[in-house]
Amino acid sequence: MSVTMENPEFVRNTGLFTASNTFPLLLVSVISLYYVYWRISRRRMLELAENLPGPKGWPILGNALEFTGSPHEIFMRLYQKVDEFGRVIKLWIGPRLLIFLIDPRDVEIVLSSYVHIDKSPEYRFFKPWLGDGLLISTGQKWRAHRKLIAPTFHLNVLKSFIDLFNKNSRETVDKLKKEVGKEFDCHDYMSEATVEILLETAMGVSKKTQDQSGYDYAMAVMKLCDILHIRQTKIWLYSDYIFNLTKLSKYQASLISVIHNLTRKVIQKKKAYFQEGIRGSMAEVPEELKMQKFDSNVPTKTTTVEGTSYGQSVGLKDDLDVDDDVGEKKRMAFLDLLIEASQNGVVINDEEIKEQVDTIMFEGHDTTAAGSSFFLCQMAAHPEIQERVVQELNEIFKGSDRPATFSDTLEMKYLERCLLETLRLFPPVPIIARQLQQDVQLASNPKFKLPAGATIIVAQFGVHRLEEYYPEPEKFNPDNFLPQRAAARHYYSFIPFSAGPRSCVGKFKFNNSFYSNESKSV
Ligand code: HEM
Repeated sequence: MSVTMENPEFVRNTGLFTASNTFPLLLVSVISLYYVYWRISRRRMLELAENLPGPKGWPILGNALEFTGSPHEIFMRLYQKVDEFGRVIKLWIGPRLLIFLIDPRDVEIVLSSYVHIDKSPEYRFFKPWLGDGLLISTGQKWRAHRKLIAPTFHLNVLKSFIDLFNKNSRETVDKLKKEVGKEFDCHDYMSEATVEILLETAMGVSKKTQDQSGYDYAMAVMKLCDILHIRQTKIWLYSDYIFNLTKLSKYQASLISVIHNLTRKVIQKKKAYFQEGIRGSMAEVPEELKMQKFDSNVPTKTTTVEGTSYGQSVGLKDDLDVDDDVGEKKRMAFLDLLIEASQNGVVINDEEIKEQVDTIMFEGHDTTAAGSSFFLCQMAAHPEIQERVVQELNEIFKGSDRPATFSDTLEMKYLERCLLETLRLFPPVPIIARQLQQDVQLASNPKFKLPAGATIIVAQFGVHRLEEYYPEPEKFNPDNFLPQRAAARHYYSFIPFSAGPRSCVGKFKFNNSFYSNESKSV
């Protein structure tokens, strides 16, 4: 008998094509074919990516192994790549191309654009929680809702909340008194305070009428964010199918239920007030804390304040959808406006209100809680700077225990510089991601073009540590925000709130010039 493949006897006896070994062969062929197809269809992306610096990857896996360990380990490992590869770094996670940018000139091209406003696919993990809220939505829906919501965070609206800011701050200080002399986690207190302030201001309901504490809500958000970070960094959990088989998925569902429970009740309550014809916040402020008693000359129009460092560094690139001439108009608070807008059902419906309430409750408290906690830690770590802050406050209040007025805040110039320096060193949102729809030529190097389809990661954490903008970048130095220094810097070298059309709607606002240069609207 001849030993050939044509001989069926041989094939049967050797078992060459049994079901068990046909499958791997087929699988290898399918993967190879897919790989060839993928390379051809992505030829342009691969060619452009080839020119970009970055660590060498493995076949198929790319640099996926860089994404092992805890989110913190991954973050620091990636950040260290800047020393090796510079300010543009590419990484492949399997077929996905990630490009990290930290040069303000390159960052400006991406963030100031009206084209590159789509979030990266990882933001979809937020969907079960935030739906299609402002943070993740895109296209016409994002534009319409952004236009509706951005003015509800105008400075004139925020000024109307000053009594509530005072009341909640005092309550927080009272709670902190029991920790005097002890070691404790200030983030727990800041989270509770920021949730409660949002409830009483933007949402317009009294925290006392909630059957769930701000603390429970904030803790559920914190744990949920941990799960989302795990998903973002473990590529095998990208698939909903696999994720839904894990225990994390059930835990996520229980946390979302706690979170949605609060937001659903907030909306119910606010709608009930609305039907009774009641507008504005229902939170009560004790008589002795009402600001009008102390500040009869409350400016209704924002004024440019000399020495307010961030205000001095304004640029032309932002757009908070605020027209100059609406500065004097009566503006409505967030949830009041949304419910009113939903009455005609054109711009926003009930489901969309819920998504936006979830989004603002999250974006508004998590970032400010992190920012104020980092600030307190910096004050503890730098007692001499803390002393100067206290001295400035003493000069303003002259020993009085009266509540702070809006005008007072304009005098807190050193404190403001400390806050900005905290946001530089510890940006509460350390990276933001966009999905490119078109190729982008970078400004920092004419040889570098970013291909459409890539995920761009703007790493504020790295941008804020560039030595040419911040000498001794690791040092906490509030003088980095002296007006003349801030004005001389590239606008995109300080972007804790992102920048451009998709920047934060709740961003730091102190003076009118901050808006006045913003010309475009979405
Ligand atoms: C220290 C405080 C804050 C920081 C550092 C911060 C930072 C940011 C950043 C970096 C983004 C862009 C995210 C991205 O592109 O993925 C963003 C977006 C956003 N922030 Fe903030 N934020 C802060 C406070 C707030 C507050 C107080 C609110 C509302 C009450 C708010 C509401 C939003 C919303 C709705 C978006 C999405 C905007 C859009 O996509 O159109 N943020 N924030």
